[in-house]
Amino acid sequence: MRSAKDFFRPLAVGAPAPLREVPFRPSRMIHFFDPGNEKMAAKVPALVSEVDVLLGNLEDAVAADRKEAARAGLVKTARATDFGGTQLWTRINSLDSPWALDDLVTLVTEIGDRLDVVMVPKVEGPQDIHYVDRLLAQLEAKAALTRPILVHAILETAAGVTAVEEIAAASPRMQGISLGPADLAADRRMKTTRVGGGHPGYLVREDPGGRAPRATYQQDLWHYTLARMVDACAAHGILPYYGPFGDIQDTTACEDQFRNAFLLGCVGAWSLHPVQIGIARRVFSPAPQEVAWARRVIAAMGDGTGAVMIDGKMQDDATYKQCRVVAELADALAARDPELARAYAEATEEAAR
Ligand SMILES: CC(=O)SCCNC(=O)CCNC(=O)[C@H](O)C(C)(C)COP(=O)(O)OP(=O)(O)OC[C@H]1O[C@@H](n2cnc3c(N)ncnc32)[C@H](O)[C@@H]1OP(=O)(O)O
Ligand SMILES: CC(=O)C(=O)O
Ligand SMILES: [Mg+2]
Repeated sequence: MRSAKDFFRPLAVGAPAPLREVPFRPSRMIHFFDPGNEKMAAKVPALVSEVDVLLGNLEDAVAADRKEAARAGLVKTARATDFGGTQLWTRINSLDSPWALDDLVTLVTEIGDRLDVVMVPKVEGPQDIHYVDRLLAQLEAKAALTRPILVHAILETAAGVTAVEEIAAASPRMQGISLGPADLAADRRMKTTRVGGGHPGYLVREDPGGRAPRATYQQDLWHYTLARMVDACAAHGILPYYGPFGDIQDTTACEDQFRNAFLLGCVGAWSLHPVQIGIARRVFSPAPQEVAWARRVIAAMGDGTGAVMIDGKMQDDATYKQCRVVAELADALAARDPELARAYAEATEEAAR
């Protein structure tokens, strides 16, 4: 483990200094596209204003014989697109694959000045982050980059889940972590065949002796992992995300899964198809009434200490802090999303009347 004194030193001579805090940039949806698929890549310019993050995916869902085309396609798209305030991320191939090294070398040296975050799949422990950290520093120095590229880990192995706190703490480059429910299910030998979401067989049943038939209640397969991931991220000042929801047609269940993640502390989720973009925008933006309420509590609480009653509900230092989380998120999103800014202003005015 690096000494605390060295933690914020660049890992290569000439590499940019690591950031001391992860900047909060809206990332309600990390929109995946295959950069080697010309039809999909052609949609990128039109998606820039629709999404918070565009991610050129090089790993799973890109066939083995299309890996190089995808990498070249991402270089081309990154150079040809004006991303404005929208972030550009990539998901490289896993570190045990023959492609990961070339992914990093090519992308950092050719489009490193445009890349915000590198997502690393199948992270098993801090050693994987340390490997990427040093390599990125060497490549940043070579490419004379002036700002560090951040790293995002996918939690999709049992080893990764058991080491999630160490992964979150492994480097000042760590931006966040996403849940990878498909690979995690396979790695854990769960008996599911889906990408995220619930399962009708994972349930609890009402006790006997009451109504017949006895009611059953579906449980959330992902709650334990997601909650553990959110705590690890919050404890280390990085951002947690729900990952993908694979049943593209089931927009209702997708919305439910995203909302559970939002309420639990996640800042965004992946959109795999254009139909999921609007769902993520709706779910990961606090509702205008919640924002108006949060602003009202903050105004009533003055310096944030003591206790007051608002509409029959006790408010104190702790509810003030919760309201600040909601209000500060709303401010950050409103700065990027004028429609949302209007809705928040209207709801706040209405609540003050
Ligand atoms: C477990 C994991 O690792 S998840 C992450 C890896 N998986 C991915 O990245 C998958 C990304 N998504 C996709 O590949 C596709 O959305 C698929 C294969 C799921 C479905 O694709 P299609 O069968 O083409 O869907 P559909 O016919 O509904 O598409 C409608 C339109 O949206 C386009 N589209 C679909 N997905 C995307 C996307 N992610 N980004 C941009 N455009 C897209 C299609 O090209 C199509 O365009 P058209 O109307 O001009 O023909
Ligand atoms: C997200 C991802 O890669 C998975 O679910 O496997
Ligand atoms: Mg995976």
